Amino acid sequence: MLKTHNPTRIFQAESLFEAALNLGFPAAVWRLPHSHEVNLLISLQDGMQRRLPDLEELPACFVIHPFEPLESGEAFVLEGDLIFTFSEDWSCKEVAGNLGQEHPFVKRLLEKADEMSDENPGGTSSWIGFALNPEVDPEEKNHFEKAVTEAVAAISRGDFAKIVLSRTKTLTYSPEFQFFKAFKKLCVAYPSAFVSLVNLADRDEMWLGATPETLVGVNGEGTFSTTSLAGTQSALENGALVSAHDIRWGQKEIQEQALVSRYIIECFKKIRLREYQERGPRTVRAGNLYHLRTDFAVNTHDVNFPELGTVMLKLLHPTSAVCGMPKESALRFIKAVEGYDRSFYSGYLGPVNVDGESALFVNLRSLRLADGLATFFAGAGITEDSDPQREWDETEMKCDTLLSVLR
Ligand SMILES: C=C(O[C@H]1C=CC=C(C(=O)O)[C@@H]1O)C(=O)O
Repeated sequence: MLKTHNPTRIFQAESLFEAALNLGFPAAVWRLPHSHEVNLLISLQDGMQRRLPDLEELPACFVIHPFEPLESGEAFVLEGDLIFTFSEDWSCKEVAGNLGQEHPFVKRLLEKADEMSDENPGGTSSWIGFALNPEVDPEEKNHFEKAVTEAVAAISRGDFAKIVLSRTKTLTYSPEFQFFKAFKKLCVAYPSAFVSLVNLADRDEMWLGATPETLVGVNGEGTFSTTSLAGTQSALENGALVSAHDIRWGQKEIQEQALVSRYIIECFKKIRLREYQERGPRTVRAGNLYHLRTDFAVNTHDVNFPELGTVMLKLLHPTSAVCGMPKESALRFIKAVEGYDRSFYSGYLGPVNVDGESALFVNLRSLRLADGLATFFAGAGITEDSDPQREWDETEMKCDTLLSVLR
C-alpha cells in the first residue's frame, strides 16, 4: 500500500498525467464541484476493465459509461492503482493505491514523470488552444433542424412527450495542444462544474469536460443525491453577466424540466421509496448558461437502503435530461434520426469509492480528443413548443461553454 508519499519526492500532477499518457496507462484527473482539490487516478493496466457499475462492490476507481447501455449492463472502469490528491496550489497532499513504490510499473511511471518534468520544469510553456475556427457546416445544421421538426411532429402525434436531440462540432488541434492545461483552465473558469480529463488509452482518445449535472452521488454520510437539470438560457447579455434574479422562464422550459423531475420521481416510485427530499426548481448558472434545477436527496441509513445509489443508477440512466420521455420510444427515435454514435457523450462518468464517496455526473459540456480532432457534443431538449433554429442556437451556446475557454 502506497500511502502518504515520501516527502523528499515531489509529485507533479501534469508530469504524472503526461507520463501515464506516454506509457499508455488509462488515467483520469478531476475536480469535484466547489472543491479546491484535484484527484489524479492512474490505472497501471493494459486498458480499461469492464465491470457492473455496482457502487457497493467496486474498488476505488473511475467509471465511464457510454450513452447507450452495453448489453452486459457493464461500465468501463479505470482501477485506482495510484490515486494522488493535490491541493489548490498543486502540492501533493496524499498518494494512495494498492501497489507499492517498488512495483515495476509504479517505478516506470515515476521515472517517466521525472523525465517529463525535467523537460518542462514547472510546465511554464504558454497556452496553445485549438488551431482552427470551424465554419458552421450547413449540412449539419440542416440535418439537426430537420430532426427537430420531425421530433416536434412525433410529439404532436403522441409518440413521446419530450426528446433530447444532439449534434457534434469538430475542430482541429495541433500536436502541441496541452491537454492538462486545458483541464486547469476549465477548473478556474467553472468552479461549480465537475471538471475532468480522462485518457482512454486503449482507444487512443481523451475526454475533457465541465459538466453541471449530477447523476448519482453517495457521500461519506450515506446521503444519496441526484438532480433534474433542464431548460437553458444564455447567462450573458452583450458580454455582461445577467443576474439569476432577472431570469424568467417560459412555459417550454418549465415543462421540459418538470418532465425530468417527474422521471426521477417515477424511478423512486418503482422502488417504493417515498422518503426523498426535493428542493427546487431554481435557477442555477453553469458558466455561460442558466438552467432550472431540482435537487433530490435521501438519507440511505434512515431508509435502510445502503445499495440505493446502485439501484437508482440503473433506473435513472439515461434520464430525460439527455434522452426523453417515455425513455424507450425516445431512444428508438434518437437512434433512427440523430445519425451518429454519441459514444460517451450523455453517458456518465466519475469517481467511485474514492475517499469513501462516489460522484457520477452526466457527461455533458464535453469533447473527445482523438487524432488531432476535437469533437464537441451538445444536445437540446425538444418539446411540442420547440423551434428548430432556437434549438440549434442552444447547442451552439453549449459548445461555447468549452470553446470560449479553450480557443
Ligand atoms: C443535453 C445537454 O444538456 C441537458 C442539460 C441541461 C439542459 C438541457 C436543455 O435545456 O436542453 C439538456 O437537457 C447538453 O448540454 O448537451
